[in-house]
Amino acid sequence: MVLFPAFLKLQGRPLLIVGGGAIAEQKLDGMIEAEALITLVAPQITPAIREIARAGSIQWIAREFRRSDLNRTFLVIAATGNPRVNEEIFREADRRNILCNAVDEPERCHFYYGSVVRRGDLQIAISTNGKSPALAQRLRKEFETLIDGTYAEWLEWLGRVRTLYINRRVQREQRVRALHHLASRPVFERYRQREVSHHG
Ligand SMILES: C[C@@]1(CC(=O)O)C2=NC(=C\c3[nH]c(c(CCC(=O)O)c3CC(=O)O)Cc3[nH]c(c(CC(=O)O)c3CCC(=O)O)/C=C3\N/C(=C\2)[C@@H](CCC(=O)O)[C@]3(C)CC(=O)O)/[C@H]1CCC(=O)O
Ligand SMILES: NC(=O)c1ccc[n+]([C@@H]2O[C@H](COP(=O)([O-])OP(=O)(O)OC[C@H]3O[C@@H](n4cnc5c(N)ncnc54)[C@H](O)[C@@H]3O)[C@@H](O)[C@H]2O)c1
Repeated sequence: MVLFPAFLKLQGRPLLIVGGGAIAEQKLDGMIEAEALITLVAPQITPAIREIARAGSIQWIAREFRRSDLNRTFLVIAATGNPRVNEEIFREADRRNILCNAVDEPERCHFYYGSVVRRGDLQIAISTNGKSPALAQRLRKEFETLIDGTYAEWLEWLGRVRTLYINRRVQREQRVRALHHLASRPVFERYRQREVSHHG
């Protein structure tokens, strides 16, 4: 089966995490950054998750999962460590057309997590279709050394210049040529040099 790659807009969408252990904790950051409306259901949670709940970034419901927890949910992460509970979550989510990821249980996933390199708005996500998470991780580390933090600022600049071209209605052919040139390595290297001489 070929997986369809996508970058989801989760801002304001209700998401559910079931489980409050180390694994749930790992999954939280990305969802908070994406500004989702997160509900976490678990009888027990880690101290770090407790802090996040106290800060108001998520809503914690201190009890075991109930099917009605899926009401109005867009996507659910099953991270209870209990295959029976994860199966119940997956089956109910599947029935309701809600996307489910049961951590490390491919047969209970509608989507997989990828290995991700993030530099501001630039994201590189790697999937091996579950064949080798270790390879995904190794490639992620290689990209991390290849793509440094300068890319985040440079991308901001590229975005602003592109908006100018679009707003000024520069003829399409000319615009596309210019934007490819601006995104080229030589222009990036010059941008980086300028940054070094400004800050160094
Ligand atoms: C990418 C990453 C993202 C993340 O988790 O956020 C991720 N796994 C990561 C690491 C990792 N996971 C495992 C190891 C040990 C080495 C090994 O077993 O291979 C390592 C490496 C390590 O950490 O040492 C164990 C493991 N993973 C899965 C199974 C079950 C199975 O394959 O049947 C088992 C066996 C469990 C057991 O022992 O019983 C399944 C899945 N893991 C996925 C994602 C999805 C497919 C991703 C893809 O397409 O490759 C998928 C299908 C479902 C999902 O969970 O979404 C993250 C790296 C992040 C990073 O560092 O960049
Ligand atoms: N910890 C790891 O390093 C690791 C690595 C890979 C995979 N996993 C897998 O990920 C899953 C979770 O791991 P973990 O370390 O976070 O486990 P954990 O045991 O620390 O946490 C389990 C959490 O699920 C909650 N829970 C249990 N039953 C529940 C129910 N019926 N309803 C709601 N919440 C319930 C518990 O209160 C707890 O918060 C497991 O399947 C585990 O095998 C863990």
